[in-house]
Amino acid sequence: MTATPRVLIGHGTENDFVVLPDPDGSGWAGERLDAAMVRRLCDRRAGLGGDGVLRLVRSAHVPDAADVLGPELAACEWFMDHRNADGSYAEMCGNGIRLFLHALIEEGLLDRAACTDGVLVGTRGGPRRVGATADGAYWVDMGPATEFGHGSAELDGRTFSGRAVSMGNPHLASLTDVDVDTLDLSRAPRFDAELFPEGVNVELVNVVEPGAHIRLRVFERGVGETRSCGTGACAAAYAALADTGRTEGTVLVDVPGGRLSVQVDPRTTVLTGPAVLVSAGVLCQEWLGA
Ligand SMILES: N[C@@H](CCC[C@H](N)C(=O)O)C(=O)O
Repeated sequence: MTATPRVLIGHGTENDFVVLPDPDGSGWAGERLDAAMVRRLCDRRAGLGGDGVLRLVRSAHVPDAADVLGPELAACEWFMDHRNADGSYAEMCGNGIRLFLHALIEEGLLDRAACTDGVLVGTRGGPRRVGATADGAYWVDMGPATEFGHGSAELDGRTFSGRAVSMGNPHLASLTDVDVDTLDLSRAPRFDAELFPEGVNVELVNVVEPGAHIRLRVFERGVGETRSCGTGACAAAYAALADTGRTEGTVLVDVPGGRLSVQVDPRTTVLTGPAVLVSAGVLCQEWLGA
């Protein structure tokens, strides 16, 4: 057995990822990380398991980075090359980008002390500033929550209506009185394809304290139910504030995998939460070659 590419496993509030360090784009992942390989890596029985894959790579080595970042390419040394577990690309991942910065620091590619004011990271939704907090967590300036309509989704035999919100990626945030812990989210939602032509992430939200504290469960596009969704937490926090007639405030968001904090104002949204690396190892040639 030959030891081959380095691989890390980590999570942000239990939204878990396979992380592939490939700083110079010269590693195995650049060539072989297609949709089928992402699905194999994320397979919880035959692979490593995860809600998605993050490749740690410099923007200069990502062919589509220039298309999505334009003139801001030069300001983003690093690019969060993210894929959902089904192999699809997403514009943004709020838990993934915190883990991305944590992994860059732990791999010795960035100095934590230099990240306090944040570093700009390229994503397929554009550049995002992400930084380290004094207590070991991470914050991300996610950009503004943009409401683009009102829609509904059918899940577990019920119809949930709510606000359509873009965090770069599409969300339906539905505030409901149905206890979200009682729902069966094992099947994909039906939704309005005209409102969500690219698919949608669905957040089902219980209000704990109006405009201040919510809890949610989420069914993610390209993944299924996950234990957390950072962009979903932002969309839900925006919707919870809007429900009280406000456009700004700080909302605590409890997800099955932990707690996030979301600061909303009309200009932007700041997501704060943990990032954890669980293990580091190598992919075996035997598995790669199969
Ligand atoms: N878990 C992520 C969101 C990942 C992308 C999403 N599934 C989509 O396709 O839009 C997060 O933490 O934001």
